[in-house]
Amino acid sequence: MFARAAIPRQACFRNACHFTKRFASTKASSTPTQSRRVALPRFPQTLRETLQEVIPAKQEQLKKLKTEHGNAVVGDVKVDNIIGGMRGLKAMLWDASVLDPIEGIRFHGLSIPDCQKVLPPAPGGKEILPESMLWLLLTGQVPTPEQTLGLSRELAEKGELPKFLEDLVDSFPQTLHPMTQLSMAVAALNHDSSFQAAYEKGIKKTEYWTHTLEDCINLIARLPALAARIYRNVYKPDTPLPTINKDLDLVGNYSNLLGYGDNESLTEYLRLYIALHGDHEGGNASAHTAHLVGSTLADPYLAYSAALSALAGPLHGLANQEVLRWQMAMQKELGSDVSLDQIKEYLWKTLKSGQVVPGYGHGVLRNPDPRFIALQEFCETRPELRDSPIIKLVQQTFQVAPDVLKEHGKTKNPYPNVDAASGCVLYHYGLTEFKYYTVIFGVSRALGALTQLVWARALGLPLERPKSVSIDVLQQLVKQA
Ligand SMILES: CC(=O)SCCNC(=O)CCNC(=O)[C@H](O)C(C)(C)COP(=O)(O)OP(=O)(O)OC[C@H]1O[C@@H](n2cnc3c(N)ncnc32)[C@H](O)[C@@H]1OP(=O)(O)O
Ligand SMILES: O=C([O-])CC(=O)C(=O)O
Repeated sequence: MFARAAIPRQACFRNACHFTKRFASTKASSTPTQSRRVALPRFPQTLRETLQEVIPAKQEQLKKLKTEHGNAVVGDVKVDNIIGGMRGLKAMLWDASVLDPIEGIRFHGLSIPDCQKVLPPAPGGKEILPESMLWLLLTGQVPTPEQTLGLSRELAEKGELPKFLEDLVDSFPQTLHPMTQLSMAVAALNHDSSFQAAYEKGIKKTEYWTHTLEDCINLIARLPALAARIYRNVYKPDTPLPTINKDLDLVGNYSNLLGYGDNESLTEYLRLYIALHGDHEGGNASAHTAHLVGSTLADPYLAYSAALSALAGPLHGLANQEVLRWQMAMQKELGSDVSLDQIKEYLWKTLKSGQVVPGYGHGVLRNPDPRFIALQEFCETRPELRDSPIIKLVQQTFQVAPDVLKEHGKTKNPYPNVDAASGCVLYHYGLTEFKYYTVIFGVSRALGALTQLVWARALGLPLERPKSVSIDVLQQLVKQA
């Protein structure tokens, strides 16, 4: 597959070089050691070589910040922050992405449209390859197509599941939610954790990140086979599962294992979906959970298993399943040809029954989620999606829901988040088992959450342990203030 070099990749390569140079020159000015290193670029550098090069500069930057400004005040804590789920509190370090309430997510400074321009797609494809997003998240640099290709191959080579895990997954009852299966199986993969084995032997702190990286790459590599096995067992028992094709990218293999390998549109959609859901700064529930659990030096498998449990909550990742369930119930009640007024009424009915409108609102965003916009734009590029009843319903809902939610007056953000759009394209292409949708999100979120684990170990970040207060203590603090 990768033998077919395509024109978009060459265009991308030019952009990639531009961005790599821009990033490299910024870093070159940080320390003399670093500038010596970037002056001698060796192409194609591997992911590990690139990380070895960028980590010392970041370590130095953080050390300097702590030494020179450790006592600087960058915000204050209100009673509302403590009671209100720490919303708005700047309280954790996360380098790979930053979320602006209006503009949305930026990955190492690159917006979604920037990423769509510069991150290498699959040969012959247009959408961002999750491997190139992973490279950007981990290193802060845009990979060349050759580097992306190398990473794809490494992931494919490491993609098969150990036999004990296949047996474990095959023993789960079909009725067990796919997310529970995923979380349990990911935890069990720590059987082969390089970090855990090395820690037991007794390694230096400076060596933590390399073993963590090995576990993270192995886990990301195995997620497609694991997630596809869960799908097969729950929805298509007795269907044979193909083996990993070493010439395919991560999502090419995932799509193939799911049984959709011949659907290029769905495969491209999955590439975009998985690249875009990869990271959403550090405070979201799944990423934060991985960070918290990882800060105990639990290995990446345990940390990510915990993150998946957080993702499985309906206010977080499970919302993409809930959106589909809610839109299908609307379609069942109102029929497929509905008016905007009918949708408004249905929205009010949902709100009056005390339920949330799934796919709307956000803990940080105060504008339509740019990931939602990017997925909508994907739909506009495919004629078959323009006429899809379920996609039309999502778009019609977007036309009226913000005003209804504004009038309802509770949510701080009446606009759609990514979950409002993500499931309907899967549904259109025949992947209709919506209880499975959050598993796809789980394959994706590993990119960002595991990146952070590598960096937390490289930077020597400590055990996370915030101070809690009781209601009485909080009242005393208010009096003293
Ligand atoms: C990938 C992701 O995780 S994106 C988020 C996916 N989740 C969803 O789509 C579920 C629906 N949305 C929600 O429940 C919320 O908007 C959340 C959980 C995403 C954010 O929660 P918060 O930051 O607490 O939102 P906010 O401060 O606006 O909440 C204020 C009130 O509005 C309500 N509200 C928020 N969003 C909605 C909504 N979509 N429908 C109805 N009510 C809502 C809250 O429940 C809360 O009510 P309360 O005062 O009775 O407790
Ligand atoms: O940022 C959040 O809190 C939720 C979200 O959109 C994500 O994790 O992708």
